[in-house]
Amino acid sequence: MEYQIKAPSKLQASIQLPASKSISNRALILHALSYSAYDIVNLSDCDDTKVMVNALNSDGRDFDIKAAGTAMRFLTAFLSKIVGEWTITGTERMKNRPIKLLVDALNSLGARIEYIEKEGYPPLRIFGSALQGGEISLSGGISSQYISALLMVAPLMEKGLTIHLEGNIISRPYIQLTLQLMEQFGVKANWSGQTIKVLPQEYKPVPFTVESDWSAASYWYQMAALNKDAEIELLGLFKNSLQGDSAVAGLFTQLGITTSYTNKGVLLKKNGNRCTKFNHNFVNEPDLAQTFVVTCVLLNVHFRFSGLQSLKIKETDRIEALCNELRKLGYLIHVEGNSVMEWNGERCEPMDHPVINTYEDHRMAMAFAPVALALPQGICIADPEVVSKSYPNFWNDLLKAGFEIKD
Ligand SMILES: O=C(O)C1=C[C@@H](OP(=O)(O)O)[C@@H](O)[C@H](O)C1
Ligand SMILES: C=C(OP(=O)(O)O)C(=O)O
Repeated sequence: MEYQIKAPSKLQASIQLPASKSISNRALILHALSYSAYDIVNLSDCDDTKVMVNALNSDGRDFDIKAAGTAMRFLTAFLSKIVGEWTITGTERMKNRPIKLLVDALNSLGARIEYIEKEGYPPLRIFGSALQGGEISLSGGISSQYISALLMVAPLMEKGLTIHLEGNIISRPYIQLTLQLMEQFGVKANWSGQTIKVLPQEYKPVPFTVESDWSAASYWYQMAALNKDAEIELLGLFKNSLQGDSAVAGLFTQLGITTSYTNKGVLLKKNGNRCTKFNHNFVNEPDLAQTFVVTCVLLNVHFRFSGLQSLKIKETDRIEALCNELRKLGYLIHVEGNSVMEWNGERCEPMDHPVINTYEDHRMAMAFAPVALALPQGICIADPEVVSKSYPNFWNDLLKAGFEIKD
């Protein structure tokens, strides 16, 4: 399937954003570990959360978490402390997203996890038992999800857990998010320098409400920046958010968008001020990178974005996907090593009727849909259903905002 998307001339909308999948998937693990009888309020209905709910409520032993990185990593740690024999698998892409560091760490803490197919990758066979815990060293530079997964089960290990993080720590706000949510469920940890320590403790059941998703908000910031005239209200966001991607509000001031906070969420307004060169290190907000790369080229804002090393092992190789699809629109992006993308206005001949491929990546579809605002003929997006990974209502929300969508 393909969607042909055309933009309205004036963008005026009030959007109920989806709930954060990062918070939802942590809350589900912490809810289970605290044997909570409370309902989680405003749980996401996205694919990545559904697979987690299904696994946690299942009577079976074999779980398919499809494309959900958080579910794969968090459940691997969770299942290794539940007595029984389990298998966990996912999509073909998931079978190529590395998990060795987490498996090695869990095995050294008393778990028994084996690879069913390829060494270092899902699917896994997990023999769950009590975990002794102790002290480990772990690279902080591949995926913070390994660290979050270990931390959430750490208080239930016999000796607790001390993690010495080695090297550069990527996606740090997601580790902070994990520790903050653990604290809401009654567990304290200590993070000092490169070391995080969690003593044996019990989780306490608490009522819990999930915030709206700041990563999803980024596409609405992008639309506001790309349209001449925009007034957008995004509901369910807070200024003091637990999510690192709330940095999007500050970052978009450089692209001419100001944010004001109301008691219901945020209002986006254009202020017309825009930088000419945008330099930023995305190591703390990797999920925002696609939004900014696409927005900047369309606004002719040159950029140098670093800290992108984790993009290669996400839903697709996002660096390659961005370069391929932007070339169709006439933009040539320069890639340096595996962590920098730079653009100083280099152009090529654009295709007459480009179709943007989405590579089974929700963020490719959502970051390219706003291109409709910049091209008179609109834009065509292939396999648009991918958005359900994190934002199932994305296309309905675009219709609500006045976009025309034809398949
Ligand atoms: O813990 C989380 O909820 C996430 C952590 C990040 O992954 P990495 O730590 O692999 O960068 C992020 O990209 C992902 O969308 C969600
Ligand atoms: C990278 C992402 O998800 P995950 O790693 O959890 O599959 C994402 O949502 O952008």
